Amino acid sequence: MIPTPHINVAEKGIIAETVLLPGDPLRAKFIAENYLDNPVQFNSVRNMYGYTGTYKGKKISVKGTGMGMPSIGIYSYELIHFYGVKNLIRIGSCGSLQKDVKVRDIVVGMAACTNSNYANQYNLPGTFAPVASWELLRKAVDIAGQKGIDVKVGNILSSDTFYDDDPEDWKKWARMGVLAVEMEAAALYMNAARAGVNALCILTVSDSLVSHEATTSEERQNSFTQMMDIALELA
Ligand SMILES: O=P(O)(O)O[C@H]1O[C@H](CO)[C@@H](O)[C@H]1O
Ligand SMILES: O=c1cc[nH]c(=O)[nH]1
Repeated sequence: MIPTPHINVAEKGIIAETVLLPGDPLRAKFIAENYLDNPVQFNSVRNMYGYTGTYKGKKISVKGTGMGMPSIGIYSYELIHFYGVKNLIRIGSCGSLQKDVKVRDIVVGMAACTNSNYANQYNLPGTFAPVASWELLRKAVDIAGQKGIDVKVGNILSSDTFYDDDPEDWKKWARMGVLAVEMEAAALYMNAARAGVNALCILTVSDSLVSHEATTSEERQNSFTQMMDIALELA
């Protein structure tokens, strides 16, 4: 079934096997315009822009996913099952839950806790632990090391809520050593696990729930380039 309901591409090969997935479609546009050679826009359905180009000679795509697990669930499912995507690398923003994880630091999600019921669809006789692809994780950490970029690797939280009824709730996750909160990685990791493909989530800290420091929305859209430098090398 291509084109799919949410990606208007009629041929499989137009989308690369490795796709970078920012939540913000304008971050996808920024990456295509500033990093890719010969970028071609392949999707504009719902303004959830997608582009394919080359980076250092290797074919790579970048596509917005929107916010939240239902949204990345749809896009990652269609990319995997209809377009043959094998490596899905989320590049997002997150809120720090720890004092030593500072604004603009890079966090790599080794695993993703969640308060979502996304795993319910699998009818498992227990609780699933969504984890990153070891190969992508190892490669990303190696690339960061070669580039002299410090990354914090650990557990993250994928939350269904940005505005929590109890504004102190995050402290319970912080007590369990969770580094940062975002809203998509757990669903991405589950879709990838179910399909036997690779996923990784690389984040830049946009704000701190601990110190209340925050970046601007413009900075979230157009900067955070170290995270992009690492992700692009994964193609
Ligand atoms: O910057 P992105 O990738 O959208 O990620 C984070 O930002 C959004 C909330 O502002 C959520 O999607 C969250 O996961
Ligand atoms: O989901 C998110 C993303 C950035 N900052 C947060 O506090 N939460």
